[in-house]
Amino acid sequence: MHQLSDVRQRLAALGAQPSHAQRVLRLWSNALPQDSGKRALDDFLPRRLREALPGLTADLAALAVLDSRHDADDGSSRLLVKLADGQACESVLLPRGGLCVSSQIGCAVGCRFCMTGREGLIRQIGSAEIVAQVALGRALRPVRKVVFMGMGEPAHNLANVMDAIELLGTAGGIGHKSLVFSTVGDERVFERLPQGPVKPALALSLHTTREDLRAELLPRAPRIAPADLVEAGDRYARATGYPMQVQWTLLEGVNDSDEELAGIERLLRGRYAVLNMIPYNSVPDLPYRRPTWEKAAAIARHLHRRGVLTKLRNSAGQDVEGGCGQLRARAARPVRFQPRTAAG
Ligand SMILES: C[S@@+](CC[C@H](N)C(=O)[O-])C[C@H]1O[C@@H](n2cnc3c(N)ncnc32)[C@H](O)[C@@H]1O
Ligand code: SF4
Repeated sequence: MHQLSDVRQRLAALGAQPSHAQRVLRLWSNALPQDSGKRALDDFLPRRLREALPGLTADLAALAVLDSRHDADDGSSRLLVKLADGQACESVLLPRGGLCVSSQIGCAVGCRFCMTGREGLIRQIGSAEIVAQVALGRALRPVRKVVFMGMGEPAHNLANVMDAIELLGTAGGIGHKSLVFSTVGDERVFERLPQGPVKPALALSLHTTREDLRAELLPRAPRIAPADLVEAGDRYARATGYPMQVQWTLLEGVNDSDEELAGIERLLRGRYAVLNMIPYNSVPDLPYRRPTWEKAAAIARHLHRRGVLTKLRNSAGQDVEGGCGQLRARAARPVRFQPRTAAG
């Protein structure tokens, strides 16, 4: 039952009308106890469904189970989540009501600096398993924002991710721009995202403005020129009314050169975009280093002065067991630079 379609089929087999099904899905995805909706359930659900509900709820709760939890000083909390077949993925509860979820076990893109990319793709995470990560997070803390920045490339599991996003943006009660689809960029994403009833915000993992370097760092990402990626992201951002987030994992001596800064200015100035600079979090046995905080701050200040709205993510709390520091980076509090001249 790891897809939402399985859950819906089971509800339909129990005689649930679409509105009943939506009600049950709302209780589940909001992690509301069954009795919090008791009156509504009693009033509206057919008896057969009411009787089956405890069993169904138990099955939904078993989709994603908390295996371990590691709290960090910055208020984030990394959750190791066990799925029903024994596979494990990560979710991170972020400060201020955010939750970072995984879309795949492993990832086929193989970015050179990413822990997840090292193991290749193991399996897709089902749409119900994605919503179950949110329900699990909500059982621990309120969640108002969901970012797809955990394990996996959402573009490679597009149907499941969009199914989950559409449920979270409706029954799940999460604002559309608080659902953040993070991707290395893929034509299918730019086609699919504008079509749905729930349009998530877009985070584009760019990392470099140089086509050759991007092919080296993100070996199995689609070969789309950085300028074309930014153009497509900008179009989507203007259509939705919320800015594109451009993700830049800052690697010392790799993508922090003057040439790159000039490239960023050329690509992003005047765009409806925010540049998120995230100093690299170390992964065991990889040769990369993060620049000093002073250097990263100087880069962000420079770009800001040149009209590129830049946020430097403070990556405190990257001391995570298992080397999954990249997830911690999402917990970071953005450091803003003055004057705040928004690009565009
Ligand atoms: C883990 S990916 C998942 C979403 C999607 N696959 C993507 O790349 O956008 C989320 C973000 O984490 C970043 N990231 C991966 N490894 C990192 C590391 N070692 N340090 C800092 N950020 C990292 C990626 O570059 C990406 O922007
Ligand atoms: S950064 Fe994203 S796309 Fe790249 S390997 Fe990691 S999860 Fe996959």
